[in-house]
Amino acid sequence: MTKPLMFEKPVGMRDTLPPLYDAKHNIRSVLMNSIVQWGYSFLQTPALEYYDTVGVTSSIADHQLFKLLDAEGQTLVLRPDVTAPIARVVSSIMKKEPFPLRLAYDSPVYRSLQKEGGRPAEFEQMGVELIGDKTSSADAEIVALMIALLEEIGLRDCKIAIGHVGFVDALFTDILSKEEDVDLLLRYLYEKNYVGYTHHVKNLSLSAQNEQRLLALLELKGGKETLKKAQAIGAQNSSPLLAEIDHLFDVLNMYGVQEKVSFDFSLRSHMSYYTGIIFEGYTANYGFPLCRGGRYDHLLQTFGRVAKAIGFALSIDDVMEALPPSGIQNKQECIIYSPSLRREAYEKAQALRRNGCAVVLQDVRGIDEMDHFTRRFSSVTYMLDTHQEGESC
Ligand SMILES: N[C@@H](Cc1c[nH]c[nH+]1)C(=O)O
Repeated sequence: MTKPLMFEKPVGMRDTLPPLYDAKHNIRSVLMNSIVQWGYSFLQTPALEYYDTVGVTSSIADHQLFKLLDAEGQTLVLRPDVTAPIARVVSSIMKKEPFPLRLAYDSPVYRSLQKEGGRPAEFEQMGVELIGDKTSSADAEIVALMIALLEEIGLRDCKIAIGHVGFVDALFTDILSKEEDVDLLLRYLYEKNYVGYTHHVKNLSLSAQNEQRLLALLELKGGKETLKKAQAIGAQNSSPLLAEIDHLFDVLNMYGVQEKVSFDFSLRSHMSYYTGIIFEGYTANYGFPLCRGGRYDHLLQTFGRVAKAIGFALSIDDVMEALPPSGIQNKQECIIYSPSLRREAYEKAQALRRNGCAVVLQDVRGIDEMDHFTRRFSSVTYMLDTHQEGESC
């Protein structure tokens, strides 16, 4: 007996049906246009990469990687991130290209998730990387582009939170001696589990002052005044990075986006390649970040080309969820014809298509249920021969 076909999909995998696919397609083309207008060039990298290169450098936790073996027994991974593959390309095939490079991508990425998590394990990212430019102008361009893209697709109330991995590192190095405490507190920060963080800090045997400094980290959120509070926490060697952020804020003023930006020094990413500022973009009424990014000044070096870089990725799926329902209507027209009028019907369809219309050309004999079928279209033209001449289907 043959086994029944399986209709289930692997955990975290989704089908995208026509209405959502169309809506995504529209958003994607708006975003791509803007990215190209800012001078970025799109490229594509493969879905499969070697575990030893991209798998390791992408800094996604091992248990989240989809792994498989190639015919030679080498371990491959389904691309868990696109920043690391781009670092690979820029350090190899593009190694003669002078810096800075402005590159962009639109690709699905794969991260296996816990069953209960309910988040997709395959999701689409559109991102940009500005490689080989260490200036604060590059940082500001990336943040401003991120805001411009969110605004372009109608998310005018977007807000960007900016932090710096160096600040948290400096504070933790000052206070914590055990690596496991550092790891746990970092995890609480990137999971935004502030209750867990506070609880753990209170259970460490620290001086009252150090406990207060670690707890104060969670309050370091807001406008420019936050920089002074961060300074007051007194993490060693953090003055230059606070000055860097202060300067970035001034440069962002030039782009007119200052009011969209605030600081959050407790911000942390699960991706360990970040070395400087990191940021996340939000919109009201949607609880997940729509985009994330940051500076990663050492990643390219692991592929053999020294270059400082910064970039971000927008999660197309989160953007779609955050946007109000598009109300996209089906703009297809339909011509229903009898076989004797096929040529005329085809000519009419082609004329409409040349004018930019989407046209379904349908033999009347192939329709299951006329009413149901025609409801899909914005308009229907019937080209029917009243005395059917009985051509077989
Ligand atoms: N690759 C990062 C986003 C990013 C792009 N460039 C820098 N950071 C992510 O998947 O979250």
